[in-house]
Amino acid sequence: MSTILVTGGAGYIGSHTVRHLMEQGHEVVVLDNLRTGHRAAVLTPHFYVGDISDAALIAEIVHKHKVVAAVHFAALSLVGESMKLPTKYLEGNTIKSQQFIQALVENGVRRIVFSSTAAVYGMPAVVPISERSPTLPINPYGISKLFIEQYLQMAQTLYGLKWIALRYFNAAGAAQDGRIGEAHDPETHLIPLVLQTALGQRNSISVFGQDYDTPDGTAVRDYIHVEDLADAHARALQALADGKASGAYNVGTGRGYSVLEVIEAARRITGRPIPLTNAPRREGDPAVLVAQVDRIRTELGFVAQHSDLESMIASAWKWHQHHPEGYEE
Ligand SMILES: NC(=O)c1ccc[n+]([C@@H]2O[C@H](COP(=O)([O-])OP(=O)(O)OC[C@H]3O[C@@H](n4cnc5c(N)ncnc54)[C@H](O)[C@@H]3O)[C@@H](O)[C@H]2O)c1
Ligand SMILES: O=c1ccn([C@@H]2O[C@H](COP(=O)(O)OP(=O)(O)O[C@H]3O[C@H](CO)[C@@H](O)[C@H](O)[C@H]3O)[C@@H](O)[C@H]2O)c(=O)[nH]1
Repeated sequence: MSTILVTGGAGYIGSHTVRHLMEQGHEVVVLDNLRTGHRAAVLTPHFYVGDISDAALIAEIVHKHKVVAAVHFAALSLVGESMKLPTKYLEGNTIKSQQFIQALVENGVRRIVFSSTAAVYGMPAVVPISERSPTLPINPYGISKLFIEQYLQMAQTLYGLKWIALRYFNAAGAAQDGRIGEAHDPETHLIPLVLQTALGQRNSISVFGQDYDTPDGTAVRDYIHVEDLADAHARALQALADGKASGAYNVGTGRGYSVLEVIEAARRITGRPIPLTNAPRREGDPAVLVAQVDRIRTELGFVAQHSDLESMIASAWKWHQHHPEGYEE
């Protein structure tokens, strides 16, 4: 039986993808250092607590579990934090990922799906953003992810590695059955913070910037349901197994929502007031990030199924109501 290695499988997007791959009949092994992830979110019995830079551990996992492909989520992933701690991001993401890729190829794994991001585009001149748009990141997080994409291309030249980078826009929502969801500590993402405000855990939600060049002045993002992201990863793995060419794909819906639209929708869905406070722009934040999604639709057959704003907020609300303190650990 061949196995998929998922790094960061105890994290938000990783845990949903692990579950989806297992439901599809794959054997899945998770490697996660639990820095931001949760043991309780890991639904496979094959779980190693460790770091992606531990070459000996990667070798052990690959051989013991007969790993044929990897999905690489493990990373530091906060735009705002990366502006304050650039070294942490460049060391933690680029160097460690390069070591991980090296360990994979040295142990015979030649297929990898990588968590990239809309942040590689920086301040796009044209929206919606196509994969052919210039990649000019405006924060250290985006630089670190672009470096890894470029190193994957290099590893293809050097070792014949086949790769797909999924440049996701903003992940949102939780499992429809409420079993797993988003639990970051501290939380910095908009939708969970809005829902914590609805629960009364916060007094108000800060709106970062009211003077962007957008219809209501607040920043616009293309939110995608975490279960749709899981499906995109499964498709990317299949494409690589089928011998499809390496490359980068946007994963979004092609539709953006402003910060105020998200808050308004959350008020409607929760029936709670959700007070807001105007705050300055957050450093490193572009005004609008919305994906052009033709490439992934045409080449991987992917179309988001659960990513209307209502479904994303409703599933996240169910998760937050049942797990107001996140995972019990
Ligand atoms: N959340 C989003 O909206 C979003 C959007 C675009 C891209 N991404 C990318 O998707 C991936 C997952 O994001 P997430 O929101 O699920 O984050 P997360 O923090 O919930 O998950 C990351 C997981 O990786 C683990 N990890 C981190 N560094 C590690 C290391 N060196 N060795 C082993 N494990 C390590 C953490 O413990 C955690 O479980 C990240 O690569 C992120 O950059 C996220
Ligand atoms: O309290 C808050 C938190 C966020 N925002 C705004 O809401 C939007 C979304 O912010 P957030 O949920 O923090 O996500 P992003 O900073 O857009 O980053 C996410 O989406 C990126 C891709 O677009 C990924 O690369 C990152 O890993 C992921 O954290 C941004 O305009 C923020 O300025 C607020 O106004 N108030």
